[in-house]
Amino acid sequence: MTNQALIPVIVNGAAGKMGREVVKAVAQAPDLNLVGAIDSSPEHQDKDAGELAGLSEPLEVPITNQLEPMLGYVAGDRQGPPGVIVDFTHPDSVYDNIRSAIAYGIRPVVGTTGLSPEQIQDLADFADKASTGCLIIPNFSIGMVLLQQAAVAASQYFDHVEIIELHHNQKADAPSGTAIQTAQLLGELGKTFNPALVEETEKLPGARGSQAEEGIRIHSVRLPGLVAHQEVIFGAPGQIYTLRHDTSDRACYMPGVLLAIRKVLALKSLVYGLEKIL
Ligand SMILES: NC(=O)C1=CN([C@@H]2O[C@H](COP(=O)(O)OP(=O)(O)OC[C@H]3O[C@@H](n4cnc5c(N)ncnc54)[C@H](OP(=O)(O)O)[C@@H]3O)[C@@H](O)[C@H]2O)C=CC1
Ligand SMILES: O=C(O)C1=N[C@H](C(=O)O)C[C@H](O)C1
Repeated sequence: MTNQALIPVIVNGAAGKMGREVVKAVAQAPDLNLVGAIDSSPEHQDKDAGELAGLSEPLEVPITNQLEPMLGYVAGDRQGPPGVIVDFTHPDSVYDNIRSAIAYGIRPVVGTTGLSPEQIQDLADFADKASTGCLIIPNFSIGMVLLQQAAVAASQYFDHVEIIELHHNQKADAPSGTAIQTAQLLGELGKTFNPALVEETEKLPGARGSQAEEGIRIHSVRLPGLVAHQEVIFGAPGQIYTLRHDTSDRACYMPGVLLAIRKVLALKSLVYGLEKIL
C-alpha cells in the first residue's frame, strides 16, 4: 500500500495519557499514517511523538501546538482518503477543536468527554451542514458497551438503579462521560427510576450524588491508583444485581479507536457512541 492509500491521522493531545497510546496504535496500523501530533503542553513541543509514546524508533512526527496549520496542511493534500483527527485533549477545548476540524473537512474521532448536550447538538448540526462524518465516543472499550447493553436489559425488570464511577484523580470532568451516557441509555426506556419512599435530606450537599436522566443518580470517586471503573447497581426487595467494568490499561481503548478512525470516513453526519459502529 502506498502512502497515498493510507488514512492520514492527526492525534490531538498526543503527549497525554490517551494520546500516547493512540500514537502507538496508529503507528502500528498498516492502513494508517500518523501525519501530525498536536499538544498544548509547553514541555513537549518539538519532541518526537513516537519516542514520547515509548516506541523504540522515532516517527519523525514532532509534537506541535499549531492545530489550524496542521488541519490546513492535511486538508490541502487532495490525493488519497480524507484526514482524520483523534481528539483526547480537555473538556474546555474539545468543542472548538471539533468545529475547526469539520470546517477543514477533517473527520473528528473524539474521545474527550465533558461536552454538554447543547454542544453535541450544535456539532451535529454543523457536521450535517458540512456532510462530514464525526464520531463522539464516550468510551472506546468493548467491555463498557457490553455492560451498558446488560444494564439496559436489566432496567426493564428493576425500578431502582444507581451508578458509581471511579477514576484516577487527574480526571478533569465529573461525572464521567461514560456514566452520563449509561444513564441516558437507561433513560431512553421511558421510565422513571428510584421512586422515593421517604423524604430525604442531604446533611452534606452532594451526599446522594448527582441526578442524571429519569431519577438515576451518579456517584463519582477520584483516587490515585484507579484507572477507570464503573458499577451499575440495581436493587429490588431481597436482591442486588451489580454490573462492573474495570480497566487496568489504556490499551483496552485502542481497538475501538482504530475501528472509529476507519468507520468515520464513510459517515456524513455526527454519530455518538461506540455501539452505533460495531
Ligand atoms: N472515550 C474514551 O474511551 C476515553 C476518554 N478519555 C477522555 O480523554 C480526555 C483526555 O484524557 P487523558 O489522556 O487521560 O488526559 P491527559 O491530561 O493525560 O492528556 C491530555 C493532553 O492534551 C493536552 N491538551 C489540553 N488541552 C489541549 C488543547 N487545547 N490542544 C491540544 N492539547 C491539549 C494536555 O496538555 P496539558 O497537560 O499541558 O494540559 C495533555 O497533554 C479526557 O476527557 C478523558 O475523559 C480518557 C480515556 C478513555
Ligand atoms: O478520564 C478517563 O480516564 C476516562 N474518561 C472517559 C469518561 O469520562 O467516561 C472514559 C473512561 O471512563 C476513562
